[in-house]
Amino acid sequence: MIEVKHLTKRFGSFTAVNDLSFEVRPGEVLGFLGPNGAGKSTTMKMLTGFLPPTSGTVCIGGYDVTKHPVAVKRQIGYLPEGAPSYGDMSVLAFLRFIGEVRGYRGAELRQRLARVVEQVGLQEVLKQAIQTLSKGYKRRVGLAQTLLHDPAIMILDEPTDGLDPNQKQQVRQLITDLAEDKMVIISTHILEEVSAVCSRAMIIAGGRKVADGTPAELEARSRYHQAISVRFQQPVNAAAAFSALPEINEVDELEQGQSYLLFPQPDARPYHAVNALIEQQGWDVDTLHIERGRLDDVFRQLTGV
Ligand SMILES: Nc1ncnc2c1ncn2[C@@H]1O[C@H](COP(=O)(O)OP(=O)(O)OP(=O)(O)O)[C@@H](O)[C@H]1O
Repeated sequence: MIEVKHLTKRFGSFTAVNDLSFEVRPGEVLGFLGPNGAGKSTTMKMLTGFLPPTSGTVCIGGYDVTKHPVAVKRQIGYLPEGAPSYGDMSVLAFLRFIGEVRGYRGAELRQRLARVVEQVGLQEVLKQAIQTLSKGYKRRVGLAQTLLHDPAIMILDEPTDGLDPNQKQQVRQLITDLAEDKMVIISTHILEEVSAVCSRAMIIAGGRKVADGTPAELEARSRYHQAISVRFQQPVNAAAAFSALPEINEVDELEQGQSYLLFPQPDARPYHAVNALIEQQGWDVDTLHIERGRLDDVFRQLTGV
């Protein structure tokens, strides 16, 4: 388990991380979400023991990071921002080097290398110099080095940053597969990533925690939660009729009446009333659905970005 209590980091008079407390349990994939400069990387550096906190504590598997840095690092695979590595080494030489630094030799080293190469899908580029790889493969090399010691915890700082959509998808799938029996913390400012891979999301702004919950719980805080989106086959003059429904609080007319967003009264569920009205009027509907809520809306609301 990861236990963070009152974690604070000051650089001079500037407070980058401000009294952050949270816990992470096995099987959780926690997404750190926040605008640029929110304090995500600084928090990760403190979790992994690379930066001492100004105050507060981080305990990983029962060990305090500042008192038992080696015991903590044994449990963690850390992918820093940008996934740095040694560009002129081949993939195999780099991973072997990391394995040796971790203290593995002989058959054990070979087995561990074979396992991560297979897990991350690096077979085709083993002999290639890292600097000649695509960004996606470079990121996989970074992930492979975090996995060599089969850590219980993975801390990944913007693992898909700078990748193209296919590469993003591959790295996300990899994280999801790996997450089955691990605790994972990933930082990101990509909202779709949170819905795609995280079981829980924490929004940080100005170094403080401003929200913490499952993606669905956060989406439920959006003004779009339970809103009804309707698109007609051709424009319809429906705003007044929708507004007259007692379950509806606000009507947004879009595309000159081709589509509408209908916001419910607090705690109202207007789907059936809307559907009945459409049937009664004989309007031809293209699509009609209930919105889950929008993370970007919650994010903007809470971070002011
Ligand atoms: N070594 C340092 N000295 C002074 N200020 C720092 C230092 N490291 C980080 N900061 C500041 O602390 C704040 C938080 O930075 P951090 O890198 O943790 O943000 P972040 O949420 O990871 O942002 P991004 O999404 O841009 O990576 C920023 O204002 C940054 O300039």
